[in-house]
Amino acid sequence: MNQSKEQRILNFVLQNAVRGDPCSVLDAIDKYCSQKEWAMNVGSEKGVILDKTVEEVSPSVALELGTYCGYSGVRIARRLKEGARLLTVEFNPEFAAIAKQMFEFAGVQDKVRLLEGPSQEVIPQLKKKYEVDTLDFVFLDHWKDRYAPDTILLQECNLLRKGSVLLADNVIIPGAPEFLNYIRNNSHFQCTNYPSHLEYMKAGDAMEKAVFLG
Ligand SMILES: O=C(NC/C=C/[C@H]1O[C@@H](n2cnc3cncnc32)[C@H](O)[C@@H]1O)c1cc([N+](=O)[O-])cc(O)c1O
Ligand SMILES: [Mg+2]
Repeated sequence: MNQSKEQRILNFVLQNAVRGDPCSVLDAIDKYCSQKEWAMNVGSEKGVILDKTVEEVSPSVALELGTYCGYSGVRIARRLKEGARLLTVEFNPEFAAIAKQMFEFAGVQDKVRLLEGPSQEVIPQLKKKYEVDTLDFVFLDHWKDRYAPDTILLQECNLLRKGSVLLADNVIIPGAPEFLNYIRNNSHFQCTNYPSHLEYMKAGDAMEKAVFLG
């Protein structure tokens, strides 16, 4: 059976990046996906917005929805302070297997825990099963029609505290209109839009930051 695109991305990393060097892993993925096969990694331009937000928040507990190949998981984990952890949620077993290998090769596996399953099932388990009190940072990059329901679910599960920061990818392309409508008209969130470009393309995209006000 011929390989998947995601397997080809991982192979390119294993052959071209430096084990234990997260930046070389990110550079290898960006090189492959800009020159050989496009893939839905957050990419280097929006990645800088992600980096800056993670540095600003300096989370002890971070959650990512939609691991895919692990690009943004590596990007976030490499910026986490000592003892901080990233929980990342992925329901596609093939992508989860790729991402786990990506984390190990990058050397961030001790900071990252991949939770396999759909976000709407995993989120309600975070407190009891994964010993989460509240989340300091949430990166939303999964199916765009899940952003709004999962943001509501996070609140229902009391996983947000005053100052928790949500950062959502792709609010222009593919777009997350119901999420933007929900979050921008909600007095419990303070929103900021960060215009950028779609990964590896010239088309415009943007990220939306939403700070929970409690
Ligand atoms: O569609 C996009 N992203 C969806 C990402 C989906 C990833 O999250 C997982 N997932 C989905 N719901 C889930 C629920 N629970 C767990 N994993 C889940 C999927 O198995 C996939 O690994 C996208 C598309 C473009 N684009 O230009 O077309 C650009 C981007 O940057 C994108 O992020
Ligand atoms: Mg995305």
